[in-house]
Amino acid sequence: MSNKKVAVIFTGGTISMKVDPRISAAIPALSSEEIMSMVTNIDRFADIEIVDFERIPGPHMTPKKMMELSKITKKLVERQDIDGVVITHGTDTLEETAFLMDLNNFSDKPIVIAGAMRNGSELGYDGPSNLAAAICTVISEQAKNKGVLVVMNNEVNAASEVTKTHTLSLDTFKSLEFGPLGIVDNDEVIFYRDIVKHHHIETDKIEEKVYLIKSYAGIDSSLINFCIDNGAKGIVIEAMGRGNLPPMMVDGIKNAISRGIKIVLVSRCPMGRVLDSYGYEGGGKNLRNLGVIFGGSLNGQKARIKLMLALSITNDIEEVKEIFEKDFYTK
Ligand SMILES: NC(=O)C[C@H](N)C(=O)O
Repeated sequence: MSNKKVAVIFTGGTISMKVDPRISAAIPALSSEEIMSMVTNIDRFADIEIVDFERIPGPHMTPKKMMELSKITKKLVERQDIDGVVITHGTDTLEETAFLMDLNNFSDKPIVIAGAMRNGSELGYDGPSNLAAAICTVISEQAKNKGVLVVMNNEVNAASEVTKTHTLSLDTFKSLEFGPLGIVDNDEVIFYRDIVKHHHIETDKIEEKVYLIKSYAGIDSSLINFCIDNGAKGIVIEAMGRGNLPPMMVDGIKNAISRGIKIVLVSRCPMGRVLDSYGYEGGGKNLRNLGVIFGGSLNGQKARIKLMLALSITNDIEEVKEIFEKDFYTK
């Protein structure tokens, strides 16, 4: 049987970096071909087509570039001769790109994102092993129809659930609440569970005027008012606990909603979803009655990506609410 064909899109990140001795710090340095050549024996598993996107660190990735990447990926999976796509990415923003592509891609062909935590100059550079595991995942029949997957450190996680949890560890990508979907073991992927709800937002645009605010004890409305003055179309707020805010933020929220700005509430807790359990001023019930939309168990950066895509297709509050709350909230 002939090999499957996998397109590998290189975008940059630590997987493409080496330490520059003049500044004693890592910068992008490795070409796609150099990285691919370190994935030894991969030709026994798949035929690789290299696609050079950019060579940028994760923090240089922007929503516009993510959308561009999503379009390129869509074109690749539409090709008959391509069986799936792997994307290498800086780990700092990897979960945002992965989630955008998960919401925006409909193909049943596997799409996997991977990176590295150690650069090419460090002992134990994990780029080639992560890339190998990502390719093994893409060529697996089991990886079809799973949405976009993140493969690092031999674990397979869903883009909609995974987050970077550790600044240094190779085992940094975790689905904190539900655990990984599967593992890559002995060059084969084994899935243990599935994602029940796949959400899709078909668009080729992105609304960039979406801000993210983290709440803290004593926070007032000044950050919300700053966003309003800067032309915000949407604001995601990482609320406290179950989805509550200090009362001094309520005026800012009323102000934003009265101007048609969509407010999405998530929690600054790393696990659990928001709900309107509390009735005091700034409590979830109070916020919901004002028109705040609930973002379930998404973290702030993922909820922002979803709101950016949602606002690119509609400005109707009920429709945005439906995009976030369908399947998760009944009232
Ligand atoms: N491990 C990494 O890839 C981190 C790096 N700062 C990046 O996101 O580009």
